[in-house]
Amino acid sequence: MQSDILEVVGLCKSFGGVQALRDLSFSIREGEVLGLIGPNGSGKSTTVNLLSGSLPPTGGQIRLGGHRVEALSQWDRVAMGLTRTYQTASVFPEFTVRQHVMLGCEAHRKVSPLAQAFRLKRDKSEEDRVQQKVAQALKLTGLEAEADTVVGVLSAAQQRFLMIATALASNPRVILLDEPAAGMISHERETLSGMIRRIRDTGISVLVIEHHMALIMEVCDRIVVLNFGASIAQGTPAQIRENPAVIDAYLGEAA
Ligand SMILES: Nc1ncnc2c1ncn2[C@@H]1O[C@H](COP(=O)(O)OP(=O)(O)OP(=O)(O)O)[C@@H](O)[C@H]1O
Repeated sequence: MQSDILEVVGLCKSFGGVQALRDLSFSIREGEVLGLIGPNGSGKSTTVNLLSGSLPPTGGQIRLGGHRVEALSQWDRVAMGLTRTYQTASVFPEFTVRQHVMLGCEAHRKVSPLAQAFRLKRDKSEEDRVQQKVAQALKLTGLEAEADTVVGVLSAAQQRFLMIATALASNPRVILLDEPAAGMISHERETLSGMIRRIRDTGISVLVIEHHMALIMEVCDRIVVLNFGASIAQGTPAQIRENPAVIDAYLGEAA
């Protein structure tokens, strides 16, 4: 039985009078892909924003490897192994792919990313470690052949893969993917599915928010379903697909 790497306990978030999350609890096991699905406005992005430290919770706990992190900064969480990607690809277009991925290594070291991207003050063993990490991230995301390509000329899907590669270079134990398939066409989604499975197979846990149900059902080991900020079901894809409350709240419209 795998142990839990990330535990969410009684998480709450209010925006003024809007209760975006209500007493949400779930956990992610080591080396599993967990899907987070639900209708628009059900609280998926808010959950990722609270887990990553982009927003503070109103209440509840977030534990990474048994340590409470809900009061820590986003950078401290990255250094502890909790990283994320964003819904919109946000990249530095003038960097090469390799330089861009290196930024992720620096996020882990908590050193000025821009200074380190231009290779200031790295000793030989540190340089080797960075190159190894970058090579692994490029391999996992299928971007090896593009290592020396300028980011600005990549396709939209490749830029999304680059965000994943950059996040992987921070040496995560858990990676949060916020709508990674947005705007992708069929063969790009297939590439993404394979990538998510390869990441999982290295022992990294993956939380995926996604509206594309075929991708979620194919790639996830377990799924948490949100509705109005609360969990209405948790289980395997087969269990979720058959759950009447989920069909009623979401899958009826998404399928
Ligand atoms: N910064 C904010 N200020 C006020 N209300 C917010 C804010 N962010 C989210 N909300 C509200 O919180 C609720 C949950 O929103 P959230 O974006 O987390 O949902 P979601 O499931 O990610 O939706 P979508 O699938 O459309 O991205 C919604 O009612 C939303 O309007």
